[in-house]
This record gives sequence, structure tokens and C-alpha cells, in this order.
Amino acid sequence: MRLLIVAVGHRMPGWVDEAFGDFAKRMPRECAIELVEVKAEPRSGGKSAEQMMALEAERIRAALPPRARLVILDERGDDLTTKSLAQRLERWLGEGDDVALVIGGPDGLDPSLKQAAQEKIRLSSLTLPHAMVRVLLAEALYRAWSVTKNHPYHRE
Ligand SMILES: C[S@@+](CC[C@H](N)C(=O)[O-])C[C@H]1O[C@@H](n2cnc3c(N)ncnc32)[C@H](O)[C@@H]1O
Repeated sequence: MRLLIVAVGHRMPGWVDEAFGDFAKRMPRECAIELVEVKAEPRSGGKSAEQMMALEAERIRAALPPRARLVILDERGDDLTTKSLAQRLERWLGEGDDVALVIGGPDGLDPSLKQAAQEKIRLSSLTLPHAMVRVLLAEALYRAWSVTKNHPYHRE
């Protein structure tokens, strides 16, 4: 299984790359996180939010591996505890299909992607900036993995 984070936005500030990399590099090889950055549509081009999300959705679809499980990050998605994320991670690993966790850009994700998603998850009820979401998601995945292995990173 490949575990991909497909995120709209590239050329992130250094602190984002550093924080993401710090958690990503802790993941073991069998559960490695791959970051795939998708270019955000320039916000200065006079396009509507709907048009920009549709163009970003085309790029996201092009970045998805064939037959990947599509999981979108959305503030209106399912609430997860660390334990339930750990259970999902175990299920994903057991099923063996690639998993693409998709993070939208400044305007969010196109409705077509939301409809196509097998799972929708949220990290919080708050609207989070997309740069922060990849960092929080990498930490949450590392924490979830540590739960599955009784690793001391996660404490009850
Ligand atoms: C700035 S937010 C977009 C907000 C937009 N108004 C919307 O309705 O989605 C950018 C992206 O970050 C992710 N995101 C933001 N808050 C989130 C949360 N609480 N949980 C999970 N993902 C979140 C989503 O993938 C979203 O598309």
C-alpha cells in the first residue's frame, strides 16, 4: 500500500516543509507517507472559486494512482479519535490498496471529488489553513501508527 497525501499548494513556507518532514520521516517503510503537491490555481486570474476548484480537481485526479482509496480531508467530514484513525490505518494496510488523502486549496475541494470520496474525515470542527492541515495530518498518522505498535509516542 502507498499512503499518499495529495495536497493543493506547493512552495510552502519552510516551517511547513520542516514540520511535515519531521513527522513523515518517522513513519516506518511499510507505512511511509508520500507527499504529492498539486499546483494551486492562481487567485489573481479573475476565475470564480468554483472554476478554480474544478481546475485543481483535474490536477488532483491526474495525481491519483489507479484504484486508490480516495479519502478527503474536510471540516464537515467524520470526526475521528486517534484510536479510530489507528483502526482505519490498520484496515487500509490490511486491504493493501493505495490510499490518497486529499487536502484542498484556499477555497476547498470541488464537489465532484467530495462525491467520489470513499471516506471524508476532519481533524477539527475549525476551518484550518491548508498548509497546517498537511502537518497536522502527518502528525495524526504518525500518532495513529504509534498506537498500532504500542509505541510510547502516544500516551493515553
Ligand atoms: C482553507 S480550507 C478550505 C475551506 C473551505 N471553505 C471549505 O469549505 O473546505 C483548505 C483545505 O484544508 C482542509 N481542511 C481545512 N479545515 C479542515 C479540518 N478541520 N479538517 C480536515 N481538513 C480541513 C480541507 O481539505 C480544505 O479543502
